[in-house]
Amino acid sequence: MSAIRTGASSPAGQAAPVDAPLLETRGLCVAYGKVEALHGIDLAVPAGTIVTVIGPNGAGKTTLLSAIMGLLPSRGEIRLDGAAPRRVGIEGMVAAGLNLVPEKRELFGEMSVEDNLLLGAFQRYRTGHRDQARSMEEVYGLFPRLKERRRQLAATLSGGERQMLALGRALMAKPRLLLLDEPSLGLAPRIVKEIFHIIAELRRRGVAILLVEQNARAALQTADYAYVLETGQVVLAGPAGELADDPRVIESYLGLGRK
Ligand SMILES: Nc1ncnc2c1ncn2[C@@H]1O[C@H](COP(=O)(O)OP(=O)(O)OP(=O)(O)O)[C@@H](O)[C@H]1O
Repeated sequence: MSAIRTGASSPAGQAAPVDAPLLETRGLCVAYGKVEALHGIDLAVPAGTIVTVIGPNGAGKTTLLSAIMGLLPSRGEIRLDGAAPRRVGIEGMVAAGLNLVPEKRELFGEMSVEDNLLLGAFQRYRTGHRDQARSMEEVYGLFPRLKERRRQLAATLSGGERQMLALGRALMAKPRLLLLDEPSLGLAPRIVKEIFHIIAELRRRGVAILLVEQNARAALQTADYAYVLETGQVVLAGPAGELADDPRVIESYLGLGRK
């Protein structure tokens, strides 16, 4: 049995296992009306790692992220640092250090790049707080292109710039865990490479990432651990490198000529 420490960093202030992952789901189920979309998902994201969930359209990937973020009702357990979250719902999850970058980016098109970024920080800092300015400089350091376009309206950005802004906005809240829903969707290969480079850099800076992707190749190359989700169930899980060599994954998600 693993050792127990008194959980100073446990959200509920309860004792938590020393090696408890940052995020864990146990038997997570989500239904839309009478139709169940997720059937008992067990998943873990250790601190500072990239975990990816790959799978076909309609497998339940977006549903999984929404349920973890408290945007959808669910059954089963969601644990943070080995304990139940102190507060439920989206505010509780943001307060605990989780942040979601949704597939549709959901920017405020009529607002500038900089104002979109400031909105990302408002739950964390008072307006004008010096750490807010520091966060902004960090985001601009990661995305110099956003700095060049700080006064441009978000609606006029290219697809890649919009994704960078969505990521930057989430980073303004200084998350411990970022939930990314299809960050490469609709982007040119060069921009996809750039986005995955940033994702790896965020891990280097200590941010854990739960990455939902249809670009299985890039996701498995970048992640530490991977889950394959099909029709609401985990059908395969393992270190990302091992899954990339699994014949079932190659056949269904990577195709021929992988190397
Ligand atoms: N609001 C909703 N109402 C009813 N059913 C829904 C709703 N949202 C999703 N579903 C259904 O739940 C299942 C999982 O959908 P989800 O969007 O989570 O899959 P996904 O893996 O993210 O797919 P994609 O890769 O196409 O985005 C699908 O059968 C979908 O039709």
